[in-house]
Amino acid sequence: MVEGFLRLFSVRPATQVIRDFFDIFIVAYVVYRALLVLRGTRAMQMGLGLGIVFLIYLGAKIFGLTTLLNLLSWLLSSIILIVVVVFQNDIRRALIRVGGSNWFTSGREQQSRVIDEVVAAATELARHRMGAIIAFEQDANVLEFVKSEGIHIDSVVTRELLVSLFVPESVNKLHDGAVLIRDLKIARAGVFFPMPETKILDASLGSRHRAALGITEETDAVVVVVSEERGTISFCFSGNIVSNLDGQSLRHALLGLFGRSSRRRRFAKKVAQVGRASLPTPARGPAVGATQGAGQAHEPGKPAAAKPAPIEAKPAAPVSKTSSMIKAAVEPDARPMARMSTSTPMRSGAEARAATGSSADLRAAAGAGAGGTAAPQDADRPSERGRPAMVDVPAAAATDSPVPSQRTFVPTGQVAATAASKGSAEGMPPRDEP
Ligand SMILES: Nc1ncnc2c1ncn2[C@@H]1O[C@H](COP(=O)(O)OP(=O)(O)OP(=O)(O)O)[C@@H](O)[C@H]1O
Repeated sequence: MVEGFLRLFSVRPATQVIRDFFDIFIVAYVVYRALLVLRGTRAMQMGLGLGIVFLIYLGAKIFGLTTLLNLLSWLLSSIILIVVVVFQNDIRRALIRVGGSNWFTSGREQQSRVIDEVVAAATELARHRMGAIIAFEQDANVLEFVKSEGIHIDSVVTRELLVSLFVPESVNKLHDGAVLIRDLKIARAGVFFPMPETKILDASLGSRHRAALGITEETDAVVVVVSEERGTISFCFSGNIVSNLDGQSLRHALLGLFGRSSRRRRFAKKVAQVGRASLPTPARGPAVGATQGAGQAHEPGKPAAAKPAPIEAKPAAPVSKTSSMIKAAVEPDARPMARMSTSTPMRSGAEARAATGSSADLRAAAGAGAGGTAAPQDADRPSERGRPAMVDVPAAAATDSPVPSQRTFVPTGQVAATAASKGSAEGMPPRDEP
């Protein structure tokens, strides 16, 4: 085989061989990018379906199944048409992405600017106790899952516009529902997300927070939620919610979540490994960013004690590489955290429920002890993450915080949260910050 390969090159001029390599490289790159766009979406599943049909066609050809072969030949002869119809939304999105990219400004720079605007808007909204949901669409098409698509906007992301969209006036019809950021632009407002299929343990989470969790269960979107009632900022991804973030923490978490895919993959792998090992929990000590006290897990569904007794701070568990990545998600000056998962395989609610850990697992993961064992998780499957468990943290440090109680929702053994909210307005990045 090697000889045949070498002969192929020897009879052809070098320039032609180079041209062919270049040609193959371009096709491979286009296919790779297409798969990245399709990964985790319904279109990918449809693509797999078409692949299976093609395999059946090959089988029918090999075994001479004439009728089946004729039927499939007829189907596959219109394959281009089928692909265009089936993938029309994805093709449109991909072309918009290609055409809409600013080739002279780095994507990272634009992303950072948009994150700054969103963080500034979220802190402003939190300060004024105006509820909001801002969702960043990633690979999966969020609109395939929404209950209501809201109003088309297509605008540059600015803090002023985001704040205006959520002003709770009856004349502002768009303040209800979520804003969707797609391709670094405000694509829609007044979008209504599906409610989560898995049971939310914390009864105090209202429909806004549930909706945010719901869409992150179905897609790989990342959602920032501002609570009208508490004036707190949370963010949700892969069905997990991290609450009580200040501006800086939110910025770092978002920057990390939109980090480079290789780092994200490494992180997801690490989290999958750590699922069976002890994971230092966020509210326990300084290891993962909590600034005060230790966390206390609550019996799911039961209200937290009015004043949680301060728990003796125990020495933090050894900081593993993973825990420092977790820490980085919410702590300034740390390396950005990687996104939990870049793909979102769609799974039914029953599958998700079956894969979700028990409440005992959740409590263990939420800080039952330094050696608390996290529920085994598959970080690559968002639906297999645990449901959020609730941890109360003593409110002592929240001196100037508008937040009445310091609560941190800790996803099962996967991602740390912070209790370091020092006032929502703090950490609001100036507009000219890079
Ligand atoms: N499915 C949904 N998708 C998007 N937004 C929603 C959805 N359901 C409710 N909302 C928004 O949430 C608001 C109601 O929030 P609610 O008080 O029930 O939830 P919450 O989680 O307690 O939030 P908050 O802490 O801000 O009060 C609605 O006015 C609407 O704007």
